[in-house]
Amino acid sequence: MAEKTILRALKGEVLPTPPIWMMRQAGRYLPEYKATRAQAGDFLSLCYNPELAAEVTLQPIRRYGFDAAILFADILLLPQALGADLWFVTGEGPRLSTITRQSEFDALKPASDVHETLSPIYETVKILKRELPAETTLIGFAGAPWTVATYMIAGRGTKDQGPAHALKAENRALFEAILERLTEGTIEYLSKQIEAGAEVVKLFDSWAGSLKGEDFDRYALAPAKRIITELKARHPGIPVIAFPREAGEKYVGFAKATGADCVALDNSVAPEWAAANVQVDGCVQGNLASSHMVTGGEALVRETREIVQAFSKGPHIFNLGHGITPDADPENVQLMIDTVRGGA
Ligand SMILES: Cc1c2[nH]c(c1CCC(=O)O)Cc1[nH]c(c(CCC(=O)O)c1C)Cc1[nH]c(c(CCC(=O)O)c1C)Cc1[nH]c(c(C)c1CCC(=O)O)C2
Repeated sequence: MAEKTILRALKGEVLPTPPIWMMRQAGRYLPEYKATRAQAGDFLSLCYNPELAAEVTLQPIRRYGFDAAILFADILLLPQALGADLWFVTGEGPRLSTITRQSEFDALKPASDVHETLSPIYETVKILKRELPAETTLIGFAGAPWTVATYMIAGRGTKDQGPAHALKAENRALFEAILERLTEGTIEYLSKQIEAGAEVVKLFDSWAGSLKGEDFDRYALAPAKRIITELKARHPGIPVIAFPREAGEKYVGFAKATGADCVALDNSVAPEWAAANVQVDGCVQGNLASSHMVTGGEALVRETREIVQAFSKGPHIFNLGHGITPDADPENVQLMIDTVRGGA
């Protein structure tokens, strides 16, 4: 069989039609997801149930035939595996026990111990490897250390990552120790996903944009480089997608500096600018505003075409600029896919 389209794009090949998948493609906008989640009981039980997690991963592949499937899990499972308490409050989001003191950090487990908690996730990967269609690429993922640290330090999501910035200012040694433990844990976690069958891994740094100047280089770029270097040493040739969301000008050169094979772009950057300044170094992924999955219509079609056109001279994987939201209309997803593949 010919090589999978996503893997070809990641190697730098320019394809006549960009391969496509969607962040949060298994999620609450799909009735079949909601049914399986109800069967599991709650979100975390779904993440840790390999049969059901594999089922929700497969649902958007069956419905839409995306070119890639992304493992169903969450970036906050790693802090849980390191010993933090984690729970989800319906309608609000994640809650974790906070880490702001040395004594709380000292109670965490070493990175080598994370597999005990995370082994069901590797089981999900194994099931998917068996059940996915031959042409579909399986993407594993983890949160980048900075983004995961913002949740561990605050104990929840925050608008401006204030508590993490405060710890960085007040106790830099402790802040850096947390990032170091997360970096080591992420290498362990992604390495096992690859051994179980993930063909690509993606590093989600959703809050990279709140790191400025030297802080960005030290706490977004450097950990990504270390993780990617170590993964490629252990698993030669494994492609990595990096997503330093809202990095702006810092997207330029990020792939070269970290060794990433592809940079995922959020929708705050113009495709023409990104083609000239980021895609010149290799594959890019993105970057339709996820709000189009709610509003649909002519604007969706027009912007989808503009993005495909802007990135058509280099390697490109079509995606949204951020995850699809629960209020999205599944028919708008089909319209986006048809537009990319030339059927609309
Ligand atoms: C910051 C972050 C988290 N999780 C993630 C990030 C980084 C990407 C981003 O910026 O969106 C990443 C993530 N979360 C999920 C995936 C699975 C793969 C995918 O479909 O993309 C991935 C890659 C499932 C999920 N993770 C979550 C859901 C919704 C939970 C549910 O079904 O109730 C899903 C499908 C829950 C989650 N998980 C997290 C939050 C803040 C929330 C609450 C959001 C909400 O309730 O709307 C942490």
